[in-house]
Amino acid sequence: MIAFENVAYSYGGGELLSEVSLRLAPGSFHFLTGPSGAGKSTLLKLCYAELLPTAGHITLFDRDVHGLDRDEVAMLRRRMGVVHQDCQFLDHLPLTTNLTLPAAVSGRQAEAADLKDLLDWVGLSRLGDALPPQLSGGERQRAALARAVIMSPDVVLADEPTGNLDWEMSLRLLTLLVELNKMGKTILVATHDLNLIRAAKQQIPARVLRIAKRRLQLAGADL
Ligand SMILES: Nc1ncnc2c1ncn2[C@@H]1O[C@H](COP(=O)(O)OP(=O)(O)OP(=O)(O)O)[C@@H](O)[C@H]1O
Repeated sequence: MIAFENVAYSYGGGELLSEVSLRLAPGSFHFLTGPSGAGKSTLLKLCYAELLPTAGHITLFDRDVHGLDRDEVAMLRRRMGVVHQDCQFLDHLPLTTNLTLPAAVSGRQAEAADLKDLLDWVGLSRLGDALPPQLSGGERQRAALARAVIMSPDVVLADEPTGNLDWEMSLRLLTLLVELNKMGKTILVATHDLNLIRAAKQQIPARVLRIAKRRLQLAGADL
């Protein structure tokens, strides 16, 4: 699905990521950890071709990102659901429209029943008509996850999707990701929350990647 081969990335100063090799096999579930500022969000952005590597190769769905034009990137992104850390919405449109609009713009339509189920799942069914500025930080995060998965993408990339949530809601969102994974979706979640990782590992064979000192390592079994 997504493969990095000897990838480096620099924003212009020194290298933030070096010699990163990684393979997200179809149906795998990975967590990405590491200290604040280590480059987790940057690595996720490389995964959906928001950033291009400054060295090495990244392939998305068997296509080298360096050879892709904008339309091709847009096509590949339709197969990916991304939960951004900052959860941007169109503030003048109600939540339900915000969730369905990206799909509609790309010529697809979410089923009304799917939308209702998803809103129930993330605990937002009573807020479908609310405008984004009326939502709390945690509600925005839940809405961002719902938006990312509504079209059943092959890959879900989530940047701290439970950062503002209490434990009960974090577990609920984790269950949603685990269920998607059991349906064969490939999942990558950046998180600081080791309890979330432990909870996931009790349910599925999730692997843990850790960025430390610019390199990506497979974390030990002690988590
Ligand atoms: N657009 C940018 N231009 C220059 N530097 C950037 C840019 N975006 C991020 N950085 C820097 O790159 C480093 C890694 O940032 P990144 O957001 O990837 O880290 P992170 O591991 O996700 O951090 P956190 O856990 O705090 O979210 C940080 O030092 C950050 O300041």
